Amino acid sequence: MQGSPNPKLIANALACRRGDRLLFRGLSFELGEGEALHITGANGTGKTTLIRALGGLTTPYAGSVICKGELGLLDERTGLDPDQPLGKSLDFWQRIDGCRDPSGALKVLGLEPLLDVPVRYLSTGQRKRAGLAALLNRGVPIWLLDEPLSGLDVAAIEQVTALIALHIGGGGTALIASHQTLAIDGLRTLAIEDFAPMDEPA
Ligand SMILES: Nc1ncnc2c1ncn2[C@@H]1O[C@H](COP(=O)(O)OP(=O)(O)OP(=O)(O)O)[C@@H](O)[C@H]1O
Repeated sequence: MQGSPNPKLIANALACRRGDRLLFRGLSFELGEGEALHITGANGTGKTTLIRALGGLTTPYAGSVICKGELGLLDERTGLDPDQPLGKSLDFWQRIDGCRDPSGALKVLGLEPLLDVPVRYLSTGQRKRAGLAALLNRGVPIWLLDEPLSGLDVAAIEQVTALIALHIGGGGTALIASHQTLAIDGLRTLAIEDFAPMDEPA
C-alpha cells in the first residue's frame, strides 16, 4: 500500500447543506488503520454528500475533515474513458498512478475477459468492478466507497466484500455508504439520520 503507513480519517462536527437544506450536522467520527465505517441512511439523507465532503469535492457548511494518507473514491463515475477498451482505459490510470501489480486486480475481479470491450458497453456490475480495479491499482490507504455493492451479482458482492475486508485487514481504512448489509468483521456503523436536524425531515 502506498502513502501513509498510519492512515487516519477524522470528521469533526461536520454539517453539510444541499441547496437551502441542511442535511446533517454535528457528525463526527475517527477512523484509523484497519478500521472501517458503514454509513447507512435512506435515500436523500446525505451519504453521497458526506463522502464528497470527506473527499474534498464539496465544502462542508460547518466542521472539518482531517485526512492523513491518500484517498481513493469509488462511486458511479469510474473515471475510465468510455470510448476506450477497458484494458487501455485502466492502463492510462496505471501509468499515472504507478500500479505495481496491474494483473492482480483484473484477475481477482474477473475482468480479464473484458479487456477489449469499450467501457461504455460494460454492464452496471462490470463497470462497478472496473472502478474497483482502478481503485485497487492505486494502492491508496483510505477508501471512500459510495454504494460499492449496487448492481453486483451475488458472487461479485462476496468478492467485493472480501476485497474490502482484505484492505482493512492489511491496515487500510474504509468508509462505505451502502444500503446493503456488509459482512465484514469489526465494521462500525453510523446512521446518518441520527445527525439530521430535528426540524428538517429527510
Ligand atoms: N447539487 C444539488 N443541489 C441541491 N440539492 C442537491 C444537490 N445534489 C444533491 N442534492 C440533494 O441533497 C440530498 C442528499 O443527496 P445525497 O446524494 O447526498 O443522498 P444519499 O443519502 O446519498 O441518497 P441515495 O441513498 O439515494 O444515494 C438529496 O435530497 C438531493 O436531492
